[in-house]
Amino acid sequence: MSASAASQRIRLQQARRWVVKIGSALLTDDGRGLDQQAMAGWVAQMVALKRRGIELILVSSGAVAEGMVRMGLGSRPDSVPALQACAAIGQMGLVQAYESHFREHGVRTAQVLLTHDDLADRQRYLNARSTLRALMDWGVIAVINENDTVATDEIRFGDNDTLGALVANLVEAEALIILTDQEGMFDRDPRQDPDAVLLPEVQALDDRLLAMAGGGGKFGRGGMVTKVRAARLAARSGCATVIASGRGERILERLADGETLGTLLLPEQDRLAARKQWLAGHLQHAGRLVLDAGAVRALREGRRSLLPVGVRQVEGSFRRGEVVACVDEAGVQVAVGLVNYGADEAARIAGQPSERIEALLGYADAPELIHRDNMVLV
Ligand SMILES: Nc1ncnc2c1ncn2[C@@H]1O[C@H](COP(=O)(O)OP(=O)(O)O)[C@@H](O)[C@H]1O
Ligand SMILES: N[C@@H](CCC(=O)OP(=O)(O)O)C(=O)O
Repeated sequence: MSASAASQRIRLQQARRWVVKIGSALLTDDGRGLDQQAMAGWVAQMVALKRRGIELILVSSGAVAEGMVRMGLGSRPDSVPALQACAAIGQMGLVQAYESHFREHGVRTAQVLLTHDDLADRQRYLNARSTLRALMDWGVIAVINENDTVATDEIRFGDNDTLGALVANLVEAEALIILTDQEGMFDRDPRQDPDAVLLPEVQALDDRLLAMAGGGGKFGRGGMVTKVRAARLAARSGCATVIASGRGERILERLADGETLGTLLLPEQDRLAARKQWLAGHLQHAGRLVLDAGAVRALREGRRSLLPVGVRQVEGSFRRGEVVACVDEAGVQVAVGLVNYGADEAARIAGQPSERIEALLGYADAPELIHRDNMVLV
């Protein structure tokens, strides 16, 4: 479906923030219980990538499958409460295993349980984003799963692929790596048809993919359909997705080296263009920053970031990460952007040089109030 399979792999070599998603079938060796040896391998690779300066978040399934093993159940229960109970039981083993494997490398981990609803709610979305950013800043690996105790739709369907994509959108990841039990996406289900052909590179939004993707196996349930949908979702924030075999040797490191492995599902736009398009469509602003003439010029003519020194007034009660409008002193809109400081902090640093941020706030986040990558001129 594309002639330039190798060329786009450079995206992965350049990606600085990855979300890695590991499916149930793979993680539990098709339901035999947590595959500790395989887990140790993925963890070692993630640690190697982290040492190369890549920020990583892990989305891991396997709670239900592991809970089933612990309860001696041969097949996935039909009752939702039984599934939820299995997830609660299995999640203990899951995080315990990740904790100890990462600890061997001196890397800390954190458990984060989320539902799709959490990410649809603006406030909780921002809270989750701040937590994940703080964890990344501290170099701690977040191990994310669905909060199966309170969510029923997700567990019925069994799909962490979507969660992986939502997290990729949330943290603006450049790459979503979905590790599964197949080499990648084929033109039809390879379990059903041995003549199926692996697709090395496709456009995530190509509608033909949905017809080629089938359902999943006994333990993982989403199958290829949810992976394709996840890639489409991730593409919205300009994130590229790779579907690859978690059993492949040093798979993550080889992907980071740009090797042509698995299936690469490309977004139409890069991350910056996608973010700017999203911003441009974001008409509701949580507040306004009134800029002096010098700042207006720096934005309009110099395409620079907005520094606190150029802000005369802060209006509204916004939080870090929200969209605010930048206006000139006559109230004419100049730009919209994602602000790096909440309204109270912005008011305290307004008119001040960036070197003073730490002294004024007791900490310094970014030197700019709005980074130019997060800003669209109006
Ligand atoms: N076109 C396809 N290409 C590859 N795998 C496919 C395709 N269609 C369906 N599948 C199935 O999807 C399964 C992987 O999904 P799933 O069982 O949900 O695993 P996971 O737990 O990793 O999410 C594969 O084992 C395969 O049988
Ligand atoms: N959150 C649940 C279900 C997720 C699930 O099965 O997803 P997947 O294996 O990725 O298709 C679990 O951890 O078992």
